[in-house]
Amino acid sequence: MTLPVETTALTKRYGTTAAVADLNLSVRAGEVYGFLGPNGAGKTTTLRMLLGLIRPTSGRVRLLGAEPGPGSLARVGALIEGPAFYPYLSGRANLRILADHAGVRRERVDAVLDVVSLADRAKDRYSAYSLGMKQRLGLAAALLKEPELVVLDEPTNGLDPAGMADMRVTLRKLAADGCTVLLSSHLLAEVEQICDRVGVLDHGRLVTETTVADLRSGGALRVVADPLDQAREHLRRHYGHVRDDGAALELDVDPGAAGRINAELVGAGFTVTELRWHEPDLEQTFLALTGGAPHAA
Ligand SMILES: Nc1ncnc2c1ncn2[C@@H]1O[C@H](COP(=O)(O)OP(=O)(O)OP(=O)(O)O)[C@@H](O)[C@H]1O
Repeated sequence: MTLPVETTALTKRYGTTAAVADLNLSVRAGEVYGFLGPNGAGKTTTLRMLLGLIRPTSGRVRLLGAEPGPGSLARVGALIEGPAFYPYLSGRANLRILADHAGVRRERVDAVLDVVSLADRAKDRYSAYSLGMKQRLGLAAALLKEPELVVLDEPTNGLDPAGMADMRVTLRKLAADGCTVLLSSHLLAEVEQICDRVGVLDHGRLVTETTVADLRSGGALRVVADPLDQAREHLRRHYGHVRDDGAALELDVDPGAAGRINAELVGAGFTVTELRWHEPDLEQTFLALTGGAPHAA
C-alpha cells in the first residue's frame, strides 16, 4: 500500500548547516503522526520540503505516491505558516473566498465549519475569534479540498488547554474519517495525546520513529505494603529484582500482573495500601532522546 508520506535520505543544508539530515520518514494511511522535536530541530524545514515549498539539497520525497507537485498537492491540505484571513470578514465569508478561488463547491464551506466545530460562530468576524478558533478556521481552510492527507505545523501552538482539547478532538475525528494527519510539535505531552506514532527529530536527524505505546513502555508496578521490608523479600522470592526507595517497592512486571500480585500479598497477610502502574516519565524519555536539549514549553 502506498504510504501518504515517505522520505528517503532527505537532506537540507543551509551553507554548512544541515537543517535536516538523512531523514527517512514513513507516515501510514489513516494515522495521526506526530513529528516531534525541540525548537530548531528541523521540523518546519522538513514539512516545507514535503509540500514542495523548498527544494531538498538531496534525498527524495514521496507524497501520496508521487513527487510533491500539482497532482499530489491537490490531495493535500496544509497549515504551515499562520493562516492569512481578512480580519473584518466572518469565518464563513473568508472560507467562501478560498473555496471560490480553489474551485470548491460552496456547500463544502459549511461542512468544514462543522468538522472544526465553528458552525455556530461562522457569522462572527475573524478578528473576534480566539486563537483556538483562528487555528481551527485555518484547519477548516486546509480541509476545503477534501484532502487525503493534512499537514499541520504546530497546530496547537499558543492554545490554552481548552483550545488544545478542541483541536485534539477535531484531529482524531479527521483520522477516524480516514484522513491521514501529519503534525509537528515541540510538546511531547500534546503529541502523546493525539498521535498514533511519533517521529522524534533532533538536530535535523530522526532519533526514533515509534508508536506512542512503545514510547510509554518500560513502566513499573509500584507497591506499598505493610510491613514493607518483608513484602520486599516476599516479592523478591517470586519476581526477582525489586527496587525499594524506602517508601515503596517497584517491580518490572507486566501491567496485567497487578491483580495477581495484590491477591498474593493479601493472601500472605500483608496490608496493601497502594498498587498501581507507574508510567515512565515521558518528558525524561524525550529529553534523553534529544540529548537533553532545552526546548520551550
Ligand atoms: N532559510 C533558512 N536559512 C538558514 N537557516 C535556516 C533557514 N530555515 C531554517 N534554518 C535553520 O535550520 C534549522 C531548523 O529550522 P526549522 O525551522 O526547520 O526548525 P523547527 O524544528 O521547525 O523549529 P521551530 O519550531 O523553532 O520552527 C535551524 O537551525 C534554523 O535556524
